[in-house]
Amino acid sequence: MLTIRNVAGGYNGHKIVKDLSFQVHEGEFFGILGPNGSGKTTLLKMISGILPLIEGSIHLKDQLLSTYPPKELATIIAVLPQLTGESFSYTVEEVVVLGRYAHQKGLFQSMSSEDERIIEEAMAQTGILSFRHKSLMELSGGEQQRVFLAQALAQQPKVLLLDEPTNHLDLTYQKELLDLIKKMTKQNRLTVISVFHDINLTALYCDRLLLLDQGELDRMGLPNEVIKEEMIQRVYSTKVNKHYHPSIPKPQIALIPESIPENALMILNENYLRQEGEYLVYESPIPLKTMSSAVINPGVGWFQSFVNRHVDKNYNCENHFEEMSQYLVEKGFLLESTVGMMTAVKMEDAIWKFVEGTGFSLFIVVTAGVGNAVDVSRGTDHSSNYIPGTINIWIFINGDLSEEAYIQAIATATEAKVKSLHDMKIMDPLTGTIATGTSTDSILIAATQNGEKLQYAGSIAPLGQLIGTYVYQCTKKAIEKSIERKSK
Ligand SMILES: Nc1ncnc2c1ncn2[C@@H]1O[C@H](COP(=O)(O)OP(=O)(O)OP(=O)(O)O)[C@@H](O)[C@H]1O
Repeated sequence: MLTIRNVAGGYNGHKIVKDLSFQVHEGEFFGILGPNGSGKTTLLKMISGILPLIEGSIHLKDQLLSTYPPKELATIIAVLPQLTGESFSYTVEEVVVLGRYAHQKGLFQSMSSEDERIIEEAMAQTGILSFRHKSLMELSGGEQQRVFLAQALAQQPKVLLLDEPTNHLDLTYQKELLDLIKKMTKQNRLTVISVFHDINLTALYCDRLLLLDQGELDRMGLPNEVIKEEMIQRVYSTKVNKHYHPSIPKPQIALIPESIPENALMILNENYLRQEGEYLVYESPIPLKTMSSAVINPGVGWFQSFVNRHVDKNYNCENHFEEMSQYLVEKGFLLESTVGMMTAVKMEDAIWKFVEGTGFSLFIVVTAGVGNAVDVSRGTDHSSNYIPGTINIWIFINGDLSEEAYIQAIATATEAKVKSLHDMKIMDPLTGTIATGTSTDSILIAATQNGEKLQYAGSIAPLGQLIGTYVYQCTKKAIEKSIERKSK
């Protein structure tokens, strides 16, 4: 649809944008990113034809952009400008009607019923029908933005140019506006080129991105190719983390505020562990980055309280999530910051151990009951009823774990647990074979994310070595204690 070749442009002969070449295809949502002053708006002005090129060429549908008569160009390209403070005394509807101007024909230009239908549709799509008779001045910034979008849509363009379209819009309208534009790229083959400041929104909606740095192309490609930690850090000179959106395969960027060290001398050890009747609680002075398979707050998050609660083996587990939530609230825990697990094991039989490595340390807590031990390779022989009576492993780490290390820590701890069951010849009562765990085991890795960077936690990495050795020992001791209690 658009071919930009070796263009340079700027003001008073001074080049702001330099030697840029790229193509934008029909129906594509193309995003332009870059720091303040990198030339994004200047580039957009060059594509819209407002700013003459100093060098290079822009072709729109195989024809040189500069050769289009202005009125014809206005039927093809619509521009949604960056919203400024200025508003005029037009009504909303009048502003939208202006969008049809380029399409009106003949000497006595007047609106056809088709024009009217298109205007109504544009106002309906942008949700502005209810204030069509209001003056633009009476509207909020977000409402004005939607009016200008309606004007651009009324133009029925083939190409829509947007300069920070979500400026002034609240979360709902950001999503609605971009959903609408995205739908139009898919259904109407509308080509959209948009300048963004919000890298995360750009990643969610754009098919391809161009990253500008000081007027030059730094990188162009799919969101995943452009939104890379090191690239964003270099171009924006700001420390960021890249992660993935929790429910769709798109990269996202998180800012890292300058950290003010808190509790730098704090060490996660047994000082923060206590037993309160039927539950064991670990209360960390700082939130810990946690990965767990707990009942309450499983998955990845930052939590401060960790509860392992004994329940009777006849506990009615049907609504265990709600029951456990209520239990924690009754005990005074804040659900938002608490991870909760259950077990039929008595808390008196918990085993814990603090161990130090070079530059890091860990505190392990294990409760283990093997009443419902299962040989994982014979899992299909078992019914899938939930029976409490589990091996719950907690590993608190004083260190800064990579994502890889979290997953490896889980694998290493699991291997250690399996090995302890194996060496103790714990049997799956149903199959008569050696068990590898119980049917409802849970695991938790929680780290301060301060101090030593711990990249790996596999069985022979320094962190993995300690996890392997001491989870094995703790699990064995915990099983012995629980068997001893049962035999009494
Ligand atoms: N009309 C103008 N006359 C002279 N210089 C200008 C003009 N408009 C912009 N510039 C300069 O061109 C450079 C790039 O500006 P531009 O608006 O294209 O950047 P941008 O990437 O869109 O920035 P922002 O993210 O702040 O909106 C800036 O240094 C700016 O001062």
